[in-house]
Amino acid sequence: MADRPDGPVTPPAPHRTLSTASPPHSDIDSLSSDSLSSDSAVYRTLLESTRAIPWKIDWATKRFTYIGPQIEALLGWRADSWRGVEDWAMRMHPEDRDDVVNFCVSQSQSGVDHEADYRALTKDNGYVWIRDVVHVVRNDRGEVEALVGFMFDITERKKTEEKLLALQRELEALSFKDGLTHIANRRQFDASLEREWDSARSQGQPLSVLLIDIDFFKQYNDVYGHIQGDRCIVDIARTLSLAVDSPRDLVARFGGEEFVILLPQADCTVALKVAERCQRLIRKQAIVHAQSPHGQCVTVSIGVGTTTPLGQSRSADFVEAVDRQLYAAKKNGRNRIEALRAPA
Ligand SMILES: Nc1nc2c(ncn2[C@@H]2O[C@H](COP(=O)(O)OP(=O)(O)OP(=O)(O)O)[C@@H](O)[C@H]2O)c(=O)[nH]1
Repeated sequence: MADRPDGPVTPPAPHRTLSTASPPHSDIDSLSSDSLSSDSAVYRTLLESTRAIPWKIDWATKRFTYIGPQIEALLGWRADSWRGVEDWAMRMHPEDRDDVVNFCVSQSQSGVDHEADYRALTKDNGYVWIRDVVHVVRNDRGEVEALVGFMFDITERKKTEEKLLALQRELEALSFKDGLTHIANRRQFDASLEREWDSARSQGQPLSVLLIDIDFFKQYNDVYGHIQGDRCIVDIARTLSLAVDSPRDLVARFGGEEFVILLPQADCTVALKVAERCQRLIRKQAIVHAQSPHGQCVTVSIGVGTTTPLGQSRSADFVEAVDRQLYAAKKNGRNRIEALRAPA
């Protein structure tokens, strides 16, 4: 938007096509000044009937020299109550104020056109999201003379953006959850393991992993049916979640009837204790499994590993080593715990 000598409502030269038919030559001066003032009225009407709110600030005094009367309908503050930039700043959400004011001042000082989104305070103490689009007007010497701009009400757009963001967060959370048990899924475990692996390596701390598999689960399904099998998996997930106590510990479904527990900062003594607690709690739960040789109840086999990641060591190799312990627990009779003896 170009600067206009009689305020921001006067149209820029190239837009003066709204005036009526060409006047006869002799009357040109008087008619063009008539036409100028009628153009001015037309442009004022146009500006003041848009939903965007036009404004102008004199840079030297930092005073509003114009603000569209629509501002009152939007925010409740009368147009003549917008005296200077301090009114603009004070009618801004405190959380937005410093960043927006600093940004706008620095852009204006550098003579750069800019936009800023912020929450403007309404007279009845609500907030309306505004996008302020600002054009810096310079004089012939290139000095900043004024700022002109439009305020747009973007509340609806912001609401939609916030809803989309909330949905995105919800989806993200869902994508890290197992649909059946509602505990963390494999994806979450992989992400957490990577994060904890790096942290353990950089801090020289141990980290433990437990791989837990329900014994004779094929027979369980065969005898009690798949739906009851699902219930059993849910019950075991809930029980395993009770076996950990640190907020950083993670219990996840590894896949099928297999679970994993990640214990950051846990040495092998702690890891074994957690494994034993898992078995004890499951024993206490006493889920009937007539085909199981272990007290005709559901049991689990557990592979345990503890390591302090060093140099180039990979988390996948460590999990594989723990898996071999789980395999050993199965081979050695099930319903037992096997732990890595040497560091992985
Ligand atoms: N109900 C149900 N069954 C599942 C699910 N995921 C895997 N299974 C079943 O779990 C059984 C696992 O069988 P196997 O791998 O032979 O293991 P197992 O019978 O427990 O034998 P061991 O692990 O050696 O003690 C299979 O029958 C799978 O169909 C699930 O989400 N729900």
